[in-house]
Amino acid sequence: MKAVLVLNAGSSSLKFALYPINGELAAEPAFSGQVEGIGATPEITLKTASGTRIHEAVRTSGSQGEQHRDALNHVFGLLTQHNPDLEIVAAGHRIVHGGDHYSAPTRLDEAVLRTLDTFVPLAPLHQPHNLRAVRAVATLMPDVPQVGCFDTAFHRTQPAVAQAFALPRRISAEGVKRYGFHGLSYDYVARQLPGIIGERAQGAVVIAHLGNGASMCALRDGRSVASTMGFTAVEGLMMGTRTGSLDPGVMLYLMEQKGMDAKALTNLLYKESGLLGVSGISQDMRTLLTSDAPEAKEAVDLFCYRIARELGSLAAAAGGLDALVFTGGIGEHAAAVREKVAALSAWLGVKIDAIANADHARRIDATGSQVAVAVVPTNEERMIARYTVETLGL
Ligand SMILES: Nc1ncnc2c1ncn2[C@@H]1O[C@H](COP(=O)(O)OP(=O)(O)O)[C@@H](O)[C@H]1O
Ligand SMILES: CC(=O)OP(=O)(O)O
Ligand SMILES: [Mg+2]
Repeated sequence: MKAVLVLNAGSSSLKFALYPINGELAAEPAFSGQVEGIGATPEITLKTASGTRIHEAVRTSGSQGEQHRDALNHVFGLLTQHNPDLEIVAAGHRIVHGGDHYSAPTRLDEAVLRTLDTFVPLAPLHQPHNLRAVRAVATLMPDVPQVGCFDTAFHRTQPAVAQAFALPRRISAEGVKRYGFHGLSYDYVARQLPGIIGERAQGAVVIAHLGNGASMCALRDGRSVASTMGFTAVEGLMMGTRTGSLDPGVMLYLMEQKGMDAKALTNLLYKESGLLGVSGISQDMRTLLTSDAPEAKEAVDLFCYRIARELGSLAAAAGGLDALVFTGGIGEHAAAVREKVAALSAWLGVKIDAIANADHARRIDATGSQVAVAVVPTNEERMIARYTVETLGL
């Protein structure tokens, strides 16, 4: 089987897929799966061409980085074990940060990788794992061409005002600006929308990508006009372990009064905060939604409140609100989160249907809702496969 290999390393997950290519790219992968729970107890779920589902633990321990590396090796083992006639013709990767350099999918070589290495401090939970996967493929299959697909690229259509920080020009000129992330997900979901909400897809749309990392994007005519994430993937919404937007004065206070250095602050902002920090229980939304602890409820309430606050801001950027769309692990599966966000957004004309919401239906707006509300499962892997084929002219 000739196939395009897709690797998508998220902060808590490693998703992978083999898309057969025989003249044209298959619509569905022949083999796919994901390692979830990286940073805690990683488990792999995979689906083979015959439809068999396999679920097993990934043997690993140690830091998030070590767990990502073990997860990748485990995936490589399974690829060959389950696909004896496999011929990988190209590999496509999600690369979280493309900085000012890359605004479109790009063929990867050592020079490009060295530039991408410089963005590691801007995406410490992602970039190292993304680049490790590229180098692992280069070592294992040196002749296979590789393409990087950037989370930041989709947002390059934003007006300058949406990308600007109120910083002195000399700092902005160095590329310190708002980039936005989860672009592959927004790209995929935006392409599905006309089939789900019709003409409204061209209007003022806000997509909420709620996973372990979470952000929202305002679109007009299917293109990004604003997003909650900025220079790094820590701005904006509260996330699994990330703070989201924080008064910068808090950081000055922690440095000056508590003696915290950059490393300690990085840990605090990226790994110890968010749902995990506020609940003191877990970063996993499933665990929090089934917990009776008041701290779990407080964490979920804050998560939803922040989404509703940002929705107001993004509606301002988009010039209205014709549609609200939920995606990502939480957006697709947590009906309780969608319900709370909708209740807080009633003033914008958002009204959802309780039964459709509980069923995770594609359309969940109630009759009479001024805003179309949709649940669209994202598929970053499909987007990566497509971009890889287009970039290489396969
Ligand atoms: N059935 C579910 N109900 C509630 N939350 C869920 C469900 N399934 C997954 N999630 C949540 O989705 C999040 C992971 O989302 P995902 O988009 O896969 O993560 P990543 O950002 O690592 O790609 C976790 O918080 C997980 O608890
Ligand atoms: C950019 C980002 O936060 O990605 P993820 O949701 O996969 O962690
Ligand atoms: Mg993700």
